[in-house]
Amino acid sequence: MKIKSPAMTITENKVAVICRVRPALNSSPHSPDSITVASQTTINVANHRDPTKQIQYSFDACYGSKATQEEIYSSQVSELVQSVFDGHSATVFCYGVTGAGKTFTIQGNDSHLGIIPRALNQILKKKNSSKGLFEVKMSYYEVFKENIYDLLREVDCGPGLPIREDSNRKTYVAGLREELLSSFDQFKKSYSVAVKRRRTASTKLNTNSSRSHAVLVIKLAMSSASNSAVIYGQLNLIDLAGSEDNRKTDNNRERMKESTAINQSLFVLGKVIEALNSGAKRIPYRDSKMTRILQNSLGGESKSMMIVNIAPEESFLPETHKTLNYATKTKSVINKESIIDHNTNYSSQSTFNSSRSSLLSNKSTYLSSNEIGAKRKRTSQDSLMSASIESYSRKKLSPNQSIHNFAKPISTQENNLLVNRNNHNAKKTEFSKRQELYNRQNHLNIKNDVESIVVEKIQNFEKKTEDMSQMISERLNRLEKKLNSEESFNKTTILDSDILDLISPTTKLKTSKALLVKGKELERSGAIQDALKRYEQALHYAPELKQLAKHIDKLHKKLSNGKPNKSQDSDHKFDTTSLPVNVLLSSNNESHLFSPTNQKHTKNLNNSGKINTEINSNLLLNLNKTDIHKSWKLVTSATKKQKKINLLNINKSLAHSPFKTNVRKLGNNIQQSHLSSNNSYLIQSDDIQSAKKAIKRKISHTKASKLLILDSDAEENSAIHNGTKKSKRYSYDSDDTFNPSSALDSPYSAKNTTKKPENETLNSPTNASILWSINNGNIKSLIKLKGVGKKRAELIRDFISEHGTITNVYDLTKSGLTHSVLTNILASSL
Ligand SMILES: Nc1ncnc2c1ncn2[C@@H]1O[C@H](COP(=O)(O)OP(=O)(O)OP(=O)(O)O)[C@@H](O)[C@H]1O
Repeated sequence: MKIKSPAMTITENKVAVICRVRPALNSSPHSPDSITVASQTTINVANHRDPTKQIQYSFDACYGSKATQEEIYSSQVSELVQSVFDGHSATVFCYGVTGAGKTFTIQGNDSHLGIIPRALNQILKKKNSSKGLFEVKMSYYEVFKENIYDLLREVDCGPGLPIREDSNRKTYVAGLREELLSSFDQFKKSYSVAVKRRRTASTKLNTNSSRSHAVLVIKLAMSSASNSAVIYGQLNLIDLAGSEDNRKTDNNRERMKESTAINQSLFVLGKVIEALNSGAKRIPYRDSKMTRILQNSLGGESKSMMIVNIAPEESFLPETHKTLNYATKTKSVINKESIIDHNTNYSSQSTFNSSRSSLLSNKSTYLSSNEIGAKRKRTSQDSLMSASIESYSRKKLSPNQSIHNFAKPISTQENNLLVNRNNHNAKKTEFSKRQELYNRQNHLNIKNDVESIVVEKIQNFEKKTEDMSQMISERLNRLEKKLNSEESFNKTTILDSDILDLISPTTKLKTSKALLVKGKELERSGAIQDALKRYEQALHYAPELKQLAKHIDKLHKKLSNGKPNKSQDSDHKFDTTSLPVNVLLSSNNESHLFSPTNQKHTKNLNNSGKINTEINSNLLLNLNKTDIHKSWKLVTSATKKQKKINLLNINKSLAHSPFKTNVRKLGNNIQQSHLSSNNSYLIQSDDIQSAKKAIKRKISHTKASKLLILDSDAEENSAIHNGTKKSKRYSYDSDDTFNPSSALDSPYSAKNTTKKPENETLNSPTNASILWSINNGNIKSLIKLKGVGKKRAELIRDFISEHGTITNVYDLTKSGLTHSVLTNILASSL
């Protein structure tokens, strides 16, 4: 038998445009003359700019407010549906401003059935009277804020279904559920559930406004009893969401967002129409989801009808004109209509008869009719995967078929073979044919399952990504709010934790993992210092890694065991009773705050005439290297909780920490020092910029402080005593104890009456002696202090000669505190 390949005749079709005026709603003011249907094809609408004039529009048909649902259907739509029985693809879409009656027209209600139920009634009646194959499949989806959601499934808020193109460059929505319809009751049941899933909301212009475009797709596969050729038809019934003038809707933020998406897609629709009419090369179908879907219906190969719904109220007039102008443009859009040559005899289709149809109808979902039986027309489902599965099912039918047909799109030759084989199959028993069909259907269902699993997986992945970016954008918003709400100074005090907050948890974890790996590698090679650095960075990104924190502790101990810990040694010898200042000493394992208790000693100092009234406010804050991760952890945890750092807040959040007592005392102490009005400060910091900022700000508030800030640059060219150029810490070891002879050498010694604290043991390091060394202004004794070179010593000397003694020393170098934390500590302590 000679096989004919599918033949297509292309004819040209304009998009039919029907206009329907809704009756005036009771509550709305309506001037009866503003819109009149002048003839069956013309409508006059008052010019809103000049009410004495009217503008006439002409369309394929015009219906006034009295037109019934039945009238519209029987005179316009029924014929279009009939054309679907003949193998056409037809589309009806309702367009108009919100509240103009689109949903009423296309969907209707129980007492006024709209186009959809009427069309289904017509189709299913036809099915019932058909003696041959007549299969009806329905899918229903909405386009909401540029996402496509399947209305036949439970609504999910994921990123939606994708639009794909088949080998004929026809667009389709992938992963949609298709329901096989056998009766009108079944349709009603499924449709009414699906309609409820559609997103609607009450707006000022419509109490039940559709917030999405809804698309109902009906696919038909038909063959007559006498002719085994299968005819495929498709009907698309679309309820576009209404265009909205947001000035009139009083929409809230969410409604506005929806409205913007709606207006945007309708705007693109207008652009598409304009481009089609002007014969433009590029038609912007891709600029919105709705136009991509309508691609086949506008300027494509579908018979199309646009029903323009307009509202009669005067308040709608400007919008009505816009709508009608828009519709006028649509009239000139020409569709290339494809008609399939139905005489082509595909004997494989003979497998489709009503009994098989009933066999299949038990399945609620199954594949596109285009894929059932031989390939009359390859469709959207024409993927490699479907070809593969179908080849496989064919393979089962014909064991002689070569294996290389697997995973290959069907070819003409293959088609011929298939038809020949199907001729042969026609002779098979009814039972075996049923069996084949059943097998085939199983494969098709597997394919559907695979597709939906893939789509689901992609959706889940996209949802995760969306959640993640949403989380990050929330954090960005928080940060932005913070920046906007605080004083300009505070704009610069964005904490590290804020920045960390912006990094996604995954990135944080990945970064810390990478640092950990590097750290381990370094540790193995014996570069403990470098390893520690990496570990500490890793902990910065993932403070929850408790094991790592312990490991860091261990390494620190290991490192400090190598060298004798001078400050720890000195702690034991520390004579707290002789202290004139409050001192926080930090060693590897612990920190101690020592308060002044020796009044006698204090008196002595007072008597010296230099360090006098502000004894209690003197403070050396030394958060040294050994406390890096401890102080970091403590401060960051406080930062996270309190957001704004100050030492009192830190105290609170440290209630259960090993620093508890010390930091609380430190806090009190700093408060005291803050209260005193005549303090001088010596601040040595790695991060001098933040210190300066903090101080500047503080000075303007308190006027109290005299400050000397030593920054690293000042030290740059000066030799550092004992060659430890890197170390900027003050030292407490015996090398730094007071040397009376150097005091005598001081060029300031004549003026300087400060004496060495009497009760101090010379071989024990005390901070009193450091202060003494600083305050006596002797260059030699100053440069004996670690981290103080000649240049710094001169600065200190000049400062002292100008402002008097320094009562507070902050040494925050290598404290491990970050720029912003340091700034905050200084700001709150000054
Ligand atoms: N021809 C009509 N006869 C009687 N009532 C109508 C007619 N057209 C619309 N209505 C009524 O007008 C109101 C608004 O109509 P509908 O919801 O269909 O508007 P819409 O254009 O779909 O609006 P939206 O775009 O906001 O969804 C509804 O209460 C509907 O019942």
